[in-house]
Amino acid sequence: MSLVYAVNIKRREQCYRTQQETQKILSINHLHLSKQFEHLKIKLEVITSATNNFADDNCIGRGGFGKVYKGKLLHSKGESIVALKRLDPTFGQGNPEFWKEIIMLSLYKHENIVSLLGFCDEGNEKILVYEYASKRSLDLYLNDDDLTWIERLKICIGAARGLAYLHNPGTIGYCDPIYVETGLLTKESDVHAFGVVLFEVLCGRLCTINKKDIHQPLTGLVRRCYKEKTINEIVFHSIRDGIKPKSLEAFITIAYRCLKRNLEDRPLMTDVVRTLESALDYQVDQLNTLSLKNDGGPGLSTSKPFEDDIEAEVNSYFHQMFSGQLTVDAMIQMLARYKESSEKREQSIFECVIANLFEEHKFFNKYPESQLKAVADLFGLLIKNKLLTHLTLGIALRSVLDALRKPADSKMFSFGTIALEKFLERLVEWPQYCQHILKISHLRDTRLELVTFIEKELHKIS
Ligand SMILES: Nc1ncnc2c1ncn2[C@@H]1O[C@H](COP(=O)(O)OP(=O)(O)OP(=O)(O)O)[C@@H](O)[C@H]1O
Repeated sequence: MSLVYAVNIKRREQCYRTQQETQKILSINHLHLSKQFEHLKIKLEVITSATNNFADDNCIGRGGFGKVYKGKLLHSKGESIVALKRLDPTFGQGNPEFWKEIIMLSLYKHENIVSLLGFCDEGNEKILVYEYASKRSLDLYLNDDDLTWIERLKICIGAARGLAYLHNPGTIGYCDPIYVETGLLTKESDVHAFGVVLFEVLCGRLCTINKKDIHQPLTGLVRRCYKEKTINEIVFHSIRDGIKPKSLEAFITIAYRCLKRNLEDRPLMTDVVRTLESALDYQVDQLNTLSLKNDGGPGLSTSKPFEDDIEAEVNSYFHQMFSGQLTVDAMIQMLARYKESSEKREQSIFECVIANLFEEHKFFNKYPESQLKAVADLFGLLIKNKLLTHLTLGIALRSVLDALRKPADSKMFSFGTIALEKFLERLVEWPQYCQHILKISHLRDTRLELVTFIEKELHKIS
């Protein structure tokens, strides 16, 4: 359901261009574009037959382009159910928007953006053919009592990722100066529109009002409540009590920044994605977050691609640590400095070390003993020194637990015990986690002192 939204919010605010600008784009690009996207063309007769000549029964919605129909037809990728948007010139969105949609969606594909399967440009008809999003549009679910806060956050994250993707390779990659000049691709207005969507999701209602509607327009209401610190009162009733305060705070802060009147004050979509991910992270218990990830959930991956020089520097630190030139303690001190550094490069090095460590985790059982000890110490000390937070902490704790569950004579068990010894003093912070550890019978059999220590610590807080 986020798919339809992710794409459509782009258009909502783009009513500011002048007639002149539109004409300029049209005259220069039309023929050229038509040839370039020849392979996506679908004949009008195919479309009229699929929609039973645009029968009302097949109409599934209406938006800024005009009516949307459902139908089954053969396109470049085979036969499937599709959504067809029939451009209605009287609606205001014309040729440039039509071509922009074709250009953007055929060049840039992303799992959170609905795919364009083809188009028709014959006579007076302009029709866009999309994959059919079986869950339709997010607005249908806004005031659904069953849509939980976590589900809402995941939808927002998916849509934000799609939009962030379009903002990065999309506009830079194609970079038609005419589009950029005329403001047809304005990232900041997308961000504003996305902020509105975020508040719609939070408040369980659309931003707009119609004559019958008793609501005030959402943005005005949000601004007032934000200033008066009463946003809680407009949060949708079914989710209000379940949202953890930090999750709500992260969500509102970023959503409100999207609505800033000053364009420069609005965040980049990549910041929006990151903050929404932390909002989810605050909401979900860390170990649960992990199991979602393992279940092929929403892809809460912590690893990001890093520049080659960052990777090279990080590799050299690992190399030095494994060869003994750099002690694990020195590595930890350096990482603690880098984590808090105001320099972006140093922060990236910190993130890259953590990402590499997690990626390497599956190969630890192949490591020679001395290297395995070094990474186990590093793991344990990262946890002890609070250098991992939220999701990464959850992943590290889970890795240690999984390792402890391996047979007592295995390399991974030894990795688990070495790491655990390093952060024993923090264990009481996670009583549930302790219970999982205490259930490992071979740990009791082989390392009774660790088990006794944990039991005593738990006893103190009970
Ligand atoms: N790919 C699709 N799959 C399923 N339903 C769709 C699809 N695209 C659109 N729809 C349905 O048609 C409706 C209208 O969609 P459309 O994208 O034209 O406009 P919108 O999202 O309401 O806003 P706007 O065009 O003004 O940005 C949607 O609300 C949705 O219910």
